[in-house]
Amino acid sequence: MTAPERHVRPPQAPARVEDYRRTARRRLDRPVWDFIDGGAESERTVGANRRAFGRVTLRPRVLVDVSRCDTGTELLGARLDTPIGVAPTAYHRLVHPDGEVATARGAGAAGALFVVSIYASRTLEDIAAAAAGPLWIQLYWLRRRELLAELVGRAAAAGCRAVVLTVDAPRLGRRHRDARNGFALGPGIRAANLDAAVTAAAHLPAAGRSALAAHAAEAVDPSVTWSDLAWLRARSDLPLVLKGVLTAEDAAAAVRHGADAIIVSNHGGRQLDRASASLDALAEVVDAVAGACPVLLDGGVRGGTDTFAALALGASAVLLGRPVLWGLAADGAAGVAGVLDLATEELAHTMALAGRPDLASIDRSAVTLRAEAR
Ligand SMILES: Cc1cc2nc3c(=O)[nH]c(=O)nc-3n(C[C@H](O)[C@H](O)[C@H](O)COP(=O)(O)O)c2cc1C
Ligand SMILES: CCCCC(=O)C(=O)O
Repeated sequence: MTAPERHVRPPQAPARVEDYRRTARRRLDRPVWDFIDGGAESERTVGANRRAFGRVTLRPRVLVDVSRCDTGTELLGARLDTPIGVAPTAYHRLVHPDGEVATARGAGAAGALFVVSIYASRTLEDIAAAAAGPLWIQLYWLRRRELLAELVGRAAAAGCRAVVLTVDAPRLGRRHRDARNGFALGPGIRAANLDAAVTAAAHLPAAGRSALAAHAAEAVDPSVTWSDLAWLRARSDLPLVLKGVLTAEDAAAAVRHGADAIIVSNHGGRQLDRASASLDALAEVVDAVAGACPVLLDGGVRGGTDTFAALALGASAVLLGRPVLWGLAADGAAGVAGVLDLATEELAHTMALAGRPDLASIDRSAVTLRAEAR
């Protein structure tokens, strides 16, 4: 007698970016998961970033030749296979032993931009050696400015193509999960590109508070203003990108001060709670910039249709924060490439069904903004 035939399900490849989230959550210790997943205070802005995409509906055009859909683009002189890049996030070794070196490999495999955090847990030189795609370096304005000068010099020598200054974090947001967990860095994970003294406080656990917040209060200069940008400009020839702009007023100021690009961002809802959703702020920033420089967006982007919506509303590219860490935690470099490739494939698919075969054809007429999210 032969055994009845049974359908054996093959192991499931992730079908959506969110599938990596589940795997990462299973793999990571609770305090690390909370650090990644959490936001400031009520975490309303974390949710608002996602909900804003629910207000966008697409206006497809038909009988367009979509036999080839090209997701390629150029940003500050660099060719990219995809407008979906990696947002700067701190301490990748929290989720994978190879840290940012694996992230660089994954981003390179996907032909994507990788913005390396000032708090990278691998050296810039090791990251650059592993990178096949463009790198930008992100800075916070440290009180010890000489470290910034040194870092931008090293970044240029390592081949970074832009400096990103994050401007929405004069102090760290109140992240209740991290405070509750007394979150602190273990001894094996450190900011590999900074003098150890600068981040010493990030390693000192204390009940009821985040050691990272304590570190930021000590190390980050909250007095920096627009006029200080000239100091940074004088120390680097690299294009200067401002990350964390949410208003037309600041977008206009950024252009006046010669920003080479702007990233519309509320830091993934981790800084000012109740700040506008990134997607909601995009149109006013794009209007104020009026083509003077590229505008990027991060916050809540989880796939190809989200990306399509942001591009239609005027973004030149989008960055993924948490999803890249999910991919890295789940499967190292392959997981990072998996997340970026999946989102890029979804984008190409949306472009085909919406009748927009290249990024230039994804314009404002491709979307309608509804009052209510669906
Ligand atoms: C764990 C974590 C660490 C982060 N570290 C940094 C950082 O070092 N520098 C920075 O400018 N932004 C940092 N961010 C913010 C991201 O660059 C980005 O703005 C945000 O994650 C985008 O939202 P998303 O996570 O919904 O994609 C961090 C975000 C997360 C989740
Ligand atoms: C002091 C580390 C800050 C990293 C960061 O920007 C974040 O967690 O959002």
